[in-house]
Amino acid sequence: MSDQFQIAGKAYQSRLIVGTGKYKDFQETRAAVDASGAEIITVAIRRVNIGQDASQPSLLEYLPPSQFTYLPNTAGCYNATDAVRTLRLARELLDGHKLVKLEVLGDANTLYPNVRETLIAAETLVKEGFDVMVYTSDDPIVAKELEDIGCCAIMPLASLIGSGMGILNPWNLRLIIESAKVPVLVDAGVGTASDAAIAMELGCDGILMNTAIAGAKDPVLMARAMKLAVMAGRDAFLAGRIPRKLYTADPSSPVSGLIAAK
Ligand SMILES: CC(=O)[C@@H](O)[C@H](O)COP(=O)(O)O
Repeated sequence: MSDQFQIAGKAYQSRLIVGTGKYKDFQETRAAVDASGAEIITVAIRRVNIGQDASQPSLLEYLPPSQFTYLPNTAGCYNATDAVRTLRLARELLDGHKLVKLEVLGDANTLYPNVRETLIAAETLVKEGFDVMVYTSDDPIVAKELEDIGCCAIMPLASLIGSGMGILNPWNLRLIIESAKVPVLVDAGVGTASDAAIAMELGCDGILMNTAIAGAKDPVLMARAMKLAVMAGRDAFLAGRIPRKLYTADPSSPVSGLIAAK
């Protein structure tokens, strides 16, 4: 059965996108990315060196763009102007690269998206030819507006960035998934593998995560767990779960034709 995951016209095997921040060093980043099976990696242009500082080691040496699809992101941007400027810089550093993750934050306390600024930035970036994957709230109306603007993927938070609180509002995610015609990925808040599986079982097309892997005691092992959870959740979604029942039992074996007890 073909079950293609496509972003901006390109097919990927892995539905897991991983961040590259919060690791001990670039070697650990590479090991975790390999264990996760991710093909798309996101990079905070304001925080991670991909050539902005020629005197420092660059992530590009450890995760070459020939092997991974880069997804430059605007972590640390609090308004549309900064976010657009940051992604234009990323495009220069990565030779005209178009696929980007837009995140415009509301405040440093919650890192919740500033939806008004996100919409403004998304409009500009789409007009400039970027393929925009957008971090947003789990508001289905805003998600639709971002899709109408032309974003190539909608990425609602599961819970606050870095909180590891898992999926707080599965019902809103369902509303977004049901109406979207572009891929929907949960971005932010995943804490452990079961969160990832639940998001995929809900029908998310993929997941973007960072902290749950990078902050685990053993990031490489957690990366593998996330890879398996995303695959298991996707299979369970496609397989179609049994309907939920009231709290009543249903024997697993046939009830007719029983051998009579003596
Ligand atoms: C790496 C990145 O883009 C984060 O801003 C993203 O939102 C992930 O959040 P978690 O760290 O909670 O997975």
